[in-house]
Amino acid sequence: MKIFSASQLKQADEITIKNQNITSEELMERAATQVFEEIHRRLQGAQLPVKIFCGIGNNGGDGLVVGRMLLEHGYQVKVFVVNYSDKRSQDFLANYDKIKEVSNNWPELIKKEEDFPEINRGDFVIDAMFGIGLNRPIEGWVGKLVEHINNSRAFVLAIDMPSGLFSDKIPAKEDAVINANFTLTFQTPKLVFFLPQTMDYVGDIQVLDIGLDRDFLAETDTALELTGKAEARELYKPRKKNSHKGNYGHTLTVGGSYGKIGSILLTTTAALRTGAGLCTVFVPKCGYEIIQTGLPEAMVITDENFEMLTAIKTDLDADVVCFGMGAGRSEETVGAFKELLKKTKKPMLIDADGINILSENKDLLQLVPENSILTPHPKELQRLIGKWQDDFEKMEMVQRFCLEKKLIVVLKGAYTFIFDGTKISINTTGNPGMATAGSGDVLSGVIAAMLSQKYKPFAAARLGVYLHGKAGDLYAEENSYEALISGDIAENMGRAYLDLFKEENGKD
Ligand SMILES: NC(=O)C1=CN([C@@H]2O[C@H](COP(=O)(O)OP(=O)(O)OC[C@H]3O[C@@H](n4cnc5c(N)ncnc54)[C@H](OP(=O)(O)O)[C@@H]3O)[C@@H](O)[C@H]2O)[C@@H](O)CC1
Ligand SMILES: [K+]
Repeated sequence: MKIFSASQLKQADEITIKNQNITSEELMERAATQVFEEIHRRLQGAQLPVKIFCGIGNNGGDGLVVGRMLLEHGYQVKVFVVNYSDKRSQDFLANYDKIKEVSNNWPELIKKEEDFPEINRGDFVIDAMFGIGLNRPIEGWVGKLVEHINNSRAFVLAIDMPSGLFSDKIPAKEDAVINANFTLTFQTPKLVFFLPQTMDYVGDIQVLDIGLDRDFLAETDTALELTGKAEARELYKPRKKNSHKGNYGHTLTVGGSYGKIGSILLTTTAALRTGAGLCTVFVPKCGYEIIQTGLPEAMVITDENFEMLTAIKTDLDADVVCFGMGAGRSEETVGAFKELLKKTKKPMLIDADGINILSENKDLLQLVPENSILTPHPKELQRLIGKWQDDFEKMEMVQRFCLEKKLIVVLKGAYTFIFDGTKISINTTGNPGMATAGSGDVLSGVIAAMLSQKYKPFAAARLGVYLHGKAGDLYAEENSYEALISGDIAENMGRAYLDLFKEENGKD
């Protein structure tokens, strides 16, 4: 799913009105009807106090339409107009008149702190103060109202965006922002829903398709894209009946050190579970028996050294080399990595200590083959590219790094972001249970196996990250977040693949 910017959405809005020959008021009615239907489906007529806070622009207009519909359906609703400006939008005004026609329960105006209503914990609050039109921080008594709503601990549903959240920048620490439990957003999720600094404001997200112009949406390019099931399915390449293990490539995983052989065992297990045709593991001598016993499906070559990597000697022409997991950063290992980089021409997968070695020896970056994939977590990324002010600057810095070095970066997090210098793909699967030792090692194996099966690097990263998260989700659904260990992610790769072709309602 593409992620459009606020200005692209405004453009889509105008083109839709023109091409579908409707008024903007009709589009608002259509959008807000969907919000109403979703609320009605969830509340099922429940008689809890609903308090709607409407701004004076089109987000407020949406709130008025929802309020009118809830009133018509017998809900216990109170609508408030948060009168932060005199510049009421036309569609707000039209709907202000309409709501007065359906009930004597007219909206109440809030103009100052004294006008704030009481909000109780059991209330259902709808936030329709600001949407994508917010262009400066919320100030004064309106900011206090946001605090008042947040402090009430009532359930808060935000229309389009939680008020106070910008679509293109991070609010300052002191800025007032609604803490929503649930956000019903129009047509496309907004980028800030996925950034570490802002994701906690939005709660659960649901995207409502409000029927904006199909051609415009299809033809308009966005740098940002969400990878969900539909996209993952599209990326997936089915296997031919007439194939052999050579078709799925030979993966060479290189890593491990004394006490850290488990990490490379996890990586290689994951690579085989993801479909790598053949796997060879290169480890220090201490890893030989561990790998041979733990993973009989893999072949093992050892370093001359017992404890660490010192020279990666193999004449194997692997389809993909995956380096880093548990390797350590000893001088000898840095030297061994440098030689490995020199002789590797195909895109590699570099993780963990591989990334740390690159951060400490930046001159090695020029030896990394084009289109290689680096999979840092935020701290590793910072060591590699330097500090950033906020998530927007971070994204720019990563894109610049990817362009300059011709690399792909998989930035691991609650939402994993994949950068290739021009595009950014945001992954939708995964869960807090995956914040556990070794889940990054498993991811490396999964992505390496995708490369080995001849997926193009950006697609390999996208599909690999998606399936890795999905495997974790499927396991956690039955066993809890807490009990999940990274080996479970590898074990569940099969279910993640099968799930690609399951419909949401359980039918195939
Ligand atoms: N495109 C779509 O897909 C559809 C969009 N729809 C809906 O429209 C919403 C966008 O509506 P919108 O453009 O009227 O802006 P909105 O967020 O209501 O703000 C209102 C005005 O407030 C002002 N203002 C800004 N910051 C301020 C501040 N801190 N303190 C005080 N004032 C401030 C600023 O005006 P300014 O004062 O800058 O002139 C701004 O214009 C969108 O989120 C969705 O809900 C649907 O109905 C149909 C399909
Ligand atoms: K809102």
